[in-house]
Amino acid sequence: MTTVLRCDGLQAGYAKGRPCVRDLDLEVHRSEVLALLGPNGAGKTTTLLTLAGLLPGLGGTVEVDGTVVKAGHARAASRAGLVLVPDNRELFTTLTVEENLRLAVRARRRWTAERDAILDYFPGLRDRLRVQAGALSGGEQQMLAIGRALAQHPGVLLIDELSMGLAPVIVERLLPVMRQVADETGTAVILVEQHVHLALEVADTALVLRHGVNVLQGDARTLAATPELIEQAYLGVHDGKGGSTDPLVPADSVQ
Ligand SMILES: Nc1ncnc2c1ncn2[C@@H]1O[C@H](COP(=O)(O)OP(=O)(O)OP(=O)(O)O)[C@@H](O)[C@H]1O
Repeated sequence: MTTVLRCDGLQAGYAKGRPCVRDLDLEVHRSEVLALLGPNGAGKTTTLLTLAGLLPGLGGTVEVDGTVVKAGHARAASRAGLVLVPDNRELFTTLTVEENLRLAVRARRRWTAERDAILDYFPGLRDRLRVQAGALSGGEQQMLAIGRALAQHPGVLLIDELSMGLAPVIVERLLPVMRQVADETGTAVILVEQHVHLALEVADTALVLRHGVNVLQGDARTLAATPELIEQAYLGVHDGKGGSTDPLVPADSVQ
């Protein structure tokens, strides 16, 4: 298993000396889908924004493919392969689907091939290429946002609340595509998701943040089979088994 992303002691937040995510260690491998879970305000978005270089580094290190990525530099993060799909999708709403994709493709000469590779994952966009992004349905907008991120050939795709504003049936269709992308391209995916059981169905591993601290992590299938552990992690109830290792690590370090 090749490690793509490694974080050691990551501190993330909005003001120096006041991290809302503390001492986060992460190791994500090629083709791995990690579900980053936790209650509202746990620090999931803050973690993704920090990995994408959109918040200043407050401490700790981030490495992609063994190379340290300078904190707080979005361009450096993107060059290293950390690509964010934000929860508001940030599409160019007055440009067409095709224009949105075209802007994201770096290898201009291979534009048609790149576009077709993206459309293979999201065939529903094929008929919508000339439609303005602002006129798409929520699900189509999310497909375009993810497609645009894929055009950058991410090493690690950071997806914040894929399900935001979408009907569960659409989420059920989109999440397996993320699994397929990871399997076929080797891209690692960090998925912030409120639909816990849906996320665990496609993820390899999961980590629960609460009050900015990792309170539970482990194999996604094992966690899916023990929903009471997830519930306890969300509620801040721990069974005192901290320090155990694979496949689950109930972290009892949260006060
Ligand atoms: N722009 C900001 N400035 C200061 N604090 C912020 C800002 N955005 C978020 N926070 C705080 O950071 C903490 C973590 O928030 P974050 O949005 O990362 O949580 P989350 O787990 O993504 O929650 P949700 O599931 O509700 O989106 C919260 O205490 C929140 O109030």
